[in-house]
Amino acid sequence: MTTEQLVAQIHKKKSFLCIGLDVDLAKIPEHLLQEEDPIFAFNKQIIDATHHLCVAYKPNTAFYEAYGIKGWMALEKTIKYLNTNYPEIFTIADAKRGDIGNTSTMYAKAFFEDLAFDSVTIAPYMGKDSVEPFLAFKNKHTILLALTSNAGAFDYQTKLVDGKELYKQVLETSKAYKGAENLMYVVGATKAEYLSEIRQIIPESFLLVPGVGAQGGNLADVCKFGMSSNVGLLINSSRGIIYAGADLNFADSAAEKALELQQQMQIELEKLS
Ligand SMILES: O=c1ccn([C@@H]2O[C@H](COP(=O)(O)O)[C@@H](O)[C@H]2O)c(=O)[nH]1
Repeated sequence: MTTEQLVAQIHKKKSFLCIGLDVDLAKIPEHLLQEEDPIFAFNKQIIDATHHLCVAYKPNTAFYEAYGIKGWMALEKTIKYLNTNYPEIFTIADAKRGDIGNTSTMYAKAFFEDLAFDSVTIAPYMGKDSVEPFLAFKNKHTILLALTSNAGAFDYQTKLVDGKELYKQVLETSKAYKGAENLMYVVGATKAEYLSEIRQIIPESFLLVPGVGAQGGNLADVCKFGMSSNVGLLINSSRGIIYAGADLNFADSAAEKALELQQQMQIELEKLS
């Protein structure tokens, strides 16, 4: 999917919501455990109930890898279900990969070709030659970790390197990578006060913003400081939506939570026009 198509979907649905599909078998409704593939059964119902309220889904691969081959098969079924039934949805594999060049190419093939995700999250730590193999894929997006939502972000990301915070170095140097037009960045909702300065470095790039909901980030603050002229935001909520209810009506409860966020987003989008 191109960035223009993503922006068009945002305006059509009046939403820049990304729903995180972080499936934990200990948290899903008990009746689903009788299904042949409980993870996929859960995802399918969540997706069917919420797809009109969001523009993206983000399975975090850890939640699938944790269940071995069955988990990976559930991930494959989930992405196939999305691509077949809701091709207008932007898909994110939250896998946080990145390695030496030939290995990065294999990761890119796995997520962009085999699984056919639109994007994948990448750790920038190994530098240019670990990121550019992902950028070589046409109309696929590489989402670099810049300033993450967790407390440990302050261990390295805000430390000065050559007189500048490391996360700013990541933003500035990556802008010059080959294929940088398909770069997006992760910035945590819990770091909203950094967004004005981030926007000075990357005024129009899309930001994937996790940390609203369970981690306490505030949607209004993220929009105030992080929205660009083309919206430039995908705000993620995982647990806050998918575990809103634990009974037979869990998908309706998820849709109610998603609607609350979508309605706030609609108000923010109206301010832009
Ligand atoms: O800085 C980051 C990068 C990634 N994440 C991931 O996003 C979701 C957040 O889930 P919630 O349940 O809405 O808190 C999860 O998959 C994280 O691994 C992040 O939180 N922060």
